[in-house]
Amino acid sequence: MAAGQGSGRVSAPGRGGGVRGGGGSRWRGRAARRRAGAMAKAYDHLFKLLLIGDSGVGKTCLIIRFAEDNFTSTYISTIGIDFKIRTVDIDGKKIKLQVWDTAGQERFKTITTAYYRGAVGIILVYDITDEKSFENIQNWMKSIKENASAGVERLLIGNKCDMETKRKVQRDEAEKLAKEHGIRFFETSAKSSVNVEEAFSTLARDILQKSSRKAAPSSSRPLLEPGPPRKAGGKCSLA
Ligand SMILES: Nc1nc2c(ncn2[C@@H]2O[C@H](COP(=O)(O)OP(=O)(O)OP(=O)(O)O)[C@@H](O)[C@H]2O)c(=O)[nH]1
Repeated sequence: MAAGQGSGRVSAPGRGGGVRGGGGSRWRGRAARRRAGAMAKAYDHLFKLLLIGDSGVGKTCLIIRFAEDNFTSTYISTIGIDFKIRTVDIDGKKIKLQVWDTAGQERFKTITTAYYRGAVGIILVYDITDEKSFENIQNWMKSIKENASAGVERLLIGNKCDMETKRKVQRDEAEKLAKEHGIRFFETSAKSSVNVEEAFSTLARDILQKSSRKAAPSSSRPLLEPGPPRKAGGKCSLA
């Protein structure tokens, strides 16, 4: 299913994540356009997704599992924001997913919320062994309302479902919350590779279907820069 991968790191809003055209001379401008043209042919749509949730719930591990099919138990807290890329085939379309990993720590909030605006899909993650991370989902929802684009597609994930004996958040509680917000819910394990593929693919499919319904020509345009904040199977389950 994987058709392409990549990654990047951004230390501050506005600093490129690797997909910026070179400025300068006319020659460089033409070369950049040619490169952009070649890139455009490699996929049908580019969707920017964002993962949010408390520190330590497993956002980075979920992205690494999805983009590289790998897992590490070493915990290195994300500093600011980072991204990985994977291209998938959905309903015969090549969808390039640029998946942004945000730091869960409060001190990075100003940086991370600046990236909400350009996302077409946001995944809210909690840890099924950590009640507080589930309670905080309400706050993350509020943050989406305040900072993201109005039509953003959301999805709820309860991660670490391999740790059933340490479960603190019951599945039906989370299903209820997801239903209240009218969004999909998956329990995943980045460690055991449960439902990770399904969660990302389902979100991408929902966004694709939504964008086809709207038939908006701008739906495939990547939004890489942060925008100004708006006022505005097994033991694991999916709903
Ligand atoms: N058992 C288990 N552990 C996991 C799983 N996913 C992540 N972890 C562990 O949880 C810890 C935190 O994972 P991260 O992915 O770094 O968490 P994060 O949400 O990105 O954290 P911040 O960067 O601080 O926001 C690490 O020790 C991971 O190995 C999982 O599915 N199961």
